[in-house]
Amino acid sequence: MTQLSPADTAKNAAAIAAVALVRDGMRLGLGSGSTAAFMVRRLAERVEAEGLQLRCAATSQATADLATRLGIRIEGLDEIGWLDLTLDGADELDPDLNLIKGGGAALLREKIVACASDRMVVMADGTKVVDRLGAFHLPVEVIAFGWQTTRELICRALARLDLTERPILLRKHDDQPLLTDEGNYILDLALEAIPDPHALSQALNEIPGVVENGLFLNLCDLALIGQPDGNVTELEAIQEGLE
Ligand SMILES: O=C(CO)[C@H](O)[C@H](O)COP(=O)(O)O
Repeated sequence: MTQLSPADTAKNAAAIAAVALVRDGMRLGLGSGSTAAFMVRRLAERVEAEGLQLRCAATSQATADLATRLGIRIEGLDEIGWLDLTLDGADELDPDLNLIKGGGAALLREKIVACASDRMVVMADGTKVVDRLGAFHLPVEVIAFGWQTTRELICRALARLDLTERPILLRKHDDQPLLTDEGNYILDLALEAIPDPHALSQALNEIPGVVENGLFLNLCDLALIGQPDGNVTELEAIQEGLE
């Protein structure tokens, strides 16, 4: 077996801990990105070794392809309906387990799948844990039609939240606008810090050309944080309203 780098050891450790939560008969959401890929590989090992009967929906074509290749059957979300558990990665997470996602351009399906799950568990390495969200550019999925107008409307919405002069970058692939699985564009917002994620998320989603933004607020129940030495720590969401 090839030796993993310290960063990959951390991701793999988090992924293994996440897959340990899977029980026979579960309906699962499978996330996207490199940490999620470790999770899919580990899940495939368990499916083969234990004969687990699972129903799985994927958050991206890349994850669907990997899972299928490894012998995990992927179904459409609407065929399964509600999910028991979604396992996904994140680009940033704060102490309240609010997230930035979409570094892999899969935020739209990821959010739909997370919202359709009883429980969302995030797997990440320690570099993703921050005091305040926003150093990672916030991805926003927009309709291609009129995207420059949408960008201008985002700029104005940011100004109303005192986030002026923040670059908004069209994500590219091979010098062309990157297309998401849904055929949309991604705008990356270089915000530095997000003082009020709820206000920002609401303001962005009120703009007609915006399909969805990469802020995942009050969605994550548990984060499994892998370390380069292979240890994993758990961060749980604090339930609002509890004494
Ligand atoms: O949101 C995502 C894809 O849209 C990923 O979960 C996020 O980018 C983390 O990826 P990685 O595990 O490769 O660091």
